[in-house]
Amino acid sequence: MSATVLQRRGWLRAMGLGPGSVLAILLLSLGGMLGLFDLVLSIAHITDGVLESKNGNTVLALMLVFAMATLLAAYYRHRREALLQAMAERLGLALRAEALQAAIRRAARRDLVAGLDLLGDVAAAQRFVAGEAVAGLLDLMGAAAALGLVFHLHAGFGWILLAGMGATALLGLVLRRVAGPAAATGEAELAAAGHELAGQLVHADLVRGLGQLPALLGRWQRRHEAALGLADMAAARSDAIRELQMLVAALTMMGLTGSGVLHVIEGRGTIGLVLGAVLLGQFALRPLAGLVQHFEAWQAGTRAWARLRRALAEEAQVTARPPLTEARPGLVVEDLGFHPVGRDQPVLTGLGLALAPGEVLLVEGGNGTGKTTLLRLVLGLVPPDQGRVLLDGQDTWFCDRGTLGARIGYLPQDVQLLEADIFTNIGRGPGAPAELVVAAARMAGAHEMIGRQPLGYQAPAGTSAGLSAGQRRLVGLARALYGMPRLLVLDEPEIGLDGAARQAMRAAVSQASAAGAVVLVATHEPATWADLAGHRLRLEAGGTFEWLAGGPDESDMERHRAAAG
Ligand SMILES: Nc1ncnc2c1ncn2[C@@H]1O[C@H](COP(=O)(O)OP(=O)(O)OP(=O)(O)O)[C@@H](O)[C@H]1O
Repeated sequence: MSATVLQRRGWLRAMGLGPGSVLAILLLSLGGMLGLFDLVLSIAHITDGVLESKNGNTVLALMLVFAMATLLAAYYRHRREALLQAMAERLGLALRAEALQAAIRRAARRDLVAGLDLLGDVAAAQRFVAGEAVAGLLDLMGAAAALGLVFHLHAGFGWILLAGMGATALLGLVLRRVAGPAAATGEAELAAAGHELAGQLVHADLVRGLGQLPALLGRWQRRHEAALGLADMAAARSDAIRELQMLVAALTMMGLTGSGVLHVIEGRGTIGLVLGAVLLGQFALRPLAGLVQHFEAWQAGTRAWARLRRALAEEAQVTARPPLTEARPGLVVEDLGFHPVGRDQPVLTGLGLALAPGEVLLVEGGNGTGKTTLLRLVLGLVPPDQGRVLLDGQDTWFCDRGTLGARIGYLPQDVQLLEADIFTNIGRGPGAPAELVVAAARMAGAHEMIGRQPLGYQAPAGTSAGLSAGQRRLVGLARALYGMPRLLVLDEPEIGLDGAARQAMRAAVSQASAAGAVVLVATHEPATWADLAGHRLRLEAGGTFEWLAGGPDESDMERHRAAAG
């Protein structure tokens, strides 16, 4: 298992925090407050002196100094916030690449929402680090120091303040209990409803063409309102507790002032002492009160952080395994099984096969019998529940995608082209050698069609581009053939192609096979491909299958098992 960036570097290092920066943040947090405390104590002493000397100028000077000290404290806070902001940005940089990888994996496992949530969680973790919640937590150090000073001034004041702080902390815990779960569910539901609505953009033609927008909006509104109901309930509870917290703060201040006045009347203390205790009391209560006030940010941040850590740790378990040198070359599928959660029947059970380089397998079967699922298992896009798939000895699930991806050609049933030009799509990214791109396009029978585009290879190919469905398929085939893959997987490739394009596709398959690629074709039209295929597998509902031609040579599979272990 390879460690996540958080495990490798630790979360402090991931935020670019060395001992020096931690110290700087602590000092900036403490520095601002301790400076103020010192001044508060001086004010207390001087006030008593002024009351005796009755010198108004001293009071004015004091107020001026206090204002300056407050400004200085604000400057410290500003510096600290800038530091926290920089940390948040570094954290985002460190996590984004891993989170994106994990999100893509999840989306490939048909869990698009979890993938989107993961990216949202990176942003939420960043907001959390840079926001009020972490700053409030840091200020708690200052609060403890202020409480200590109040105890130092007078133990009675200290106990009153401690009671106020304790009650505030207790309210925080109650808030977590009564509002936390509803807020969490509301937040998740709001996000899911938003994702659902945003997801419909992909189906713009359908939504507009069939006039489905009102129905979609209605459905979204119902989900959204239900989620808002939960969020409102949590907010109402939070508001009530916040009111209580403000009452506790007022009572604490009243307690300090009242008992202070009594002390003064009884001659056991001075006005300066009371002033000092009340000012320090306010400093001590503020951070705890802030944690209650910013409870939602605190909760959302910790939840996002926990989800992110869990997801990245889960993804870190999918690490590249070294290829088995003893395994036979080509494609080996061992005892493959897939049973999605929540379904009565498996999609596939106990499939074994071995295809040498150059061999072609046709995968047949009715709708929903698992053809696409088998291809996606072979490609390592979904983890098998049982068994494994080896391409030239490399496990296709536990692999380095960068390396394996370059050896694979895949034309999905629903052709997906990136929002880029044709050249970039075929070359699988910018900067591909032009001769390889053109060779792939020629092999796919797409070169002339591309030449007829106004911008040729530079013509845009994404969803918003003007390519027809068949033209998109040809570009997709050229991308699959780019770099002459070791494994070529075509999912119902003939759909929407005219006679000439089908001929070109057949020729491409036989050329790839002659060059040593293992080829898998899922099809509803076996007659188109049968003469090219040495093996024909028919999938049945419920995970069973039948070999119509070829199939695994049992003694061969046995030899492979013995060698590969
Ligand atoms: N991750 C998954 N979770 C739940 N169900 C899944 C998952 N992957 C596949 N299935 C189910 O497996 C079944 C087989 O789907 P698949 O797309 O493989 O069929 P197919 O043979 O390619 O169908 P068609 O010929 O219509 O394209 C479907 O009912 C699908 O819902």
